[in-house]
Amino acid sequence: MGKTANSPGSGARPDPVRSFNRWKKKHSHRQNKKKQLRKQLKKPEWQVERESISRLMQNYEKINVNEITRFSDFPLSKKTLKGLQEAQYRLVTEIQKQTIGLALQGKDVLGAAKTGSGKTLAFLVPVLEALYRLQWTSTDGLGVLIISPTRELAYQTFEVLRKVGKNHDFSAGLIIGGKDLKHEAERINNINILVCTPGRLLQHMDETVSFHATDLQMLVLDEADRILDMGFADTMNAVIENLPKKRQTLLFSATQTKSVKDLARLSLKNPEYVWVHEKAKYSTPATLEQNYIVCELQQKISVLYSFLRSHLKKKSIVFFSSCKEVQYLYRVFCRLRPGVSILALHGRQQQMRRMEVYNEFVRKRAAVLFATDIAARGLDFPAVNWVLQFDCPEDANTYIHRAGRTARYKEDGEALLILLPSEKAMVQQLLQKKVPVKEIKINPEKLIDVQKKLESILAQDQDLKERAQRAGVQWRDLGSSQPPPPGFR
Ligand SMILES: Nc1ncnc2c1ncn2[C@@H]1O[C@H](COP(=O)(O)OP(=O)(O)OP(=O)(O)O)[C@@H](O)[C@H]1O
Repeated sequence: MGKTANSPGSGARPDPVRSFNRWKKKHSHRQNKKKQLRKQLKKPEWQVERESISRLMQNYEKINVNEITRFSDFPLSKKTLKGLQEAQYRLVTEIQKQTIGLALQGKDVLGAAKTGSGKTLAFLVPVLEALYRLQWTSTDGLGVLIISPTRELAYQTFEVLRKVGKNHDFSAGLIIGGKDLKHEAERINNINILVCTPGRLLQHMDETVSFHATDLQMLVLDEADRILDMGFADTMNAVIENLPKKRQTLLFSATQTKSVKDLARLSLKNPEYVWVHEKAKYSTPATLEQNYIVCELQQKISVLYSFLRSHLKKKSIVFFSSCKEVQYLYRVFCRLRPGVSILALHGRQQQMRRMEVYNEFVRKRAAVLFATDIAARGLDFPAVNWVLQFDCPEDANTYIHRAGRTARYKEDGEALLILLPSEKAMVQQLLQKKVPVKEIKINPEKLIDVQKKLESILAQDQDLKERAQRAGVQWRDLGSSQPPPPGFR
């Protein structure tokens, strides 16, 4: 192609009129920007914020789920986006993609998705945005209530809230019991976002004169089915009666039961029902490998010991059915010394100890946590390789939540369920709930029999022997006439 008159290398000088016009355009653009900035600077901060809020809100109706892959694709405040980015959250998960937009639009949402799929941020992001939109300040009182079934889950949610909401100015508080009610009562009035357990909340509603929720904007029920299973149905009804009718409600869980539908009827208005894995082949994460073994009662402790011996470098959680059993077997295993550090978490511990154990297990790379079902729901311990269910769970939903403490977000994990011959019916329940469990056999060559060792430990340790009896464990040689406790049926 030949050169044109003004093309580089043609030797001709650039047209001075065109150059001047170009400069003039750029100059006036710069001046305009400066003028705008000066104008903005003159405006009070709240007004600048109000304008950016109204721009965000105009975009709410335009949210197209199919075009969302990142948090920044949602019309979110800079403060929330910065918090998310600083915590390394950029791409959205499916439940976040499908529910955040609906919640921003002010709809009530009933969200269900597999364990470890990111439900916490699916409600925390709308929580932050709801108060940001209203330019809520610490003097405005309680704006959002988040109810969790257990203290540990409430604590964990509170920590995530602090992390992603750190650029906002609202105050957040954790009210979970185990602390002085008076001390909590003094602080409760200055809290904008309250994360709490149901019993403690009701106690404040009843006893703390200054506590009121008249301006509440949003209610979040996390793991709602568990809140109800734990016998809090009446408490929840009483709490909901104390809340203003005009509010937004979000309800999340990995499993839904009929009682949740009852609660939803009571607390949600024309909810959007989002069940992202409804059509999935399995109800548990695809990266979770699940097996079960059937063994005799007398073999159980040897099976657990052998398992721990062959997984010394792993992080595992072992679920038991009662606090007494955890207390007893924790002591037994500390004496048996399998070679990996063992921690215990159950509801009979002091609150401080519960928190210490929780944080210690979060930090450890290899360890075993003996726990009751207080650790079954929602807890997000990093990098757990194995979940063992030493006792048959109450039902398939409990199984799903326990096993879901591993294989979270995009990680792998393995789950092993130990069943007595009389408990084999659980397998059918699990298969019906779309849980793919396979039977594996105990390898007799790998089984280390610790029965003799256990007998000698018990013979030397009267306290432990009494604990065994209290736990109702029927050992052949203890000759106990008590009926076996749950889990040793
Ligand atoms: N968008 C995201 N990007 C990266 N990691 C994420 C994202 N969302 C959540 N996660 C991480 O995934 C893990 C599981 O999230 P979360 O605890 O919210 O799951 P969940 O669905 O509530 O699980 P459960 O049903 O067991 O309560 C957490 O470690 C969290 O930090």
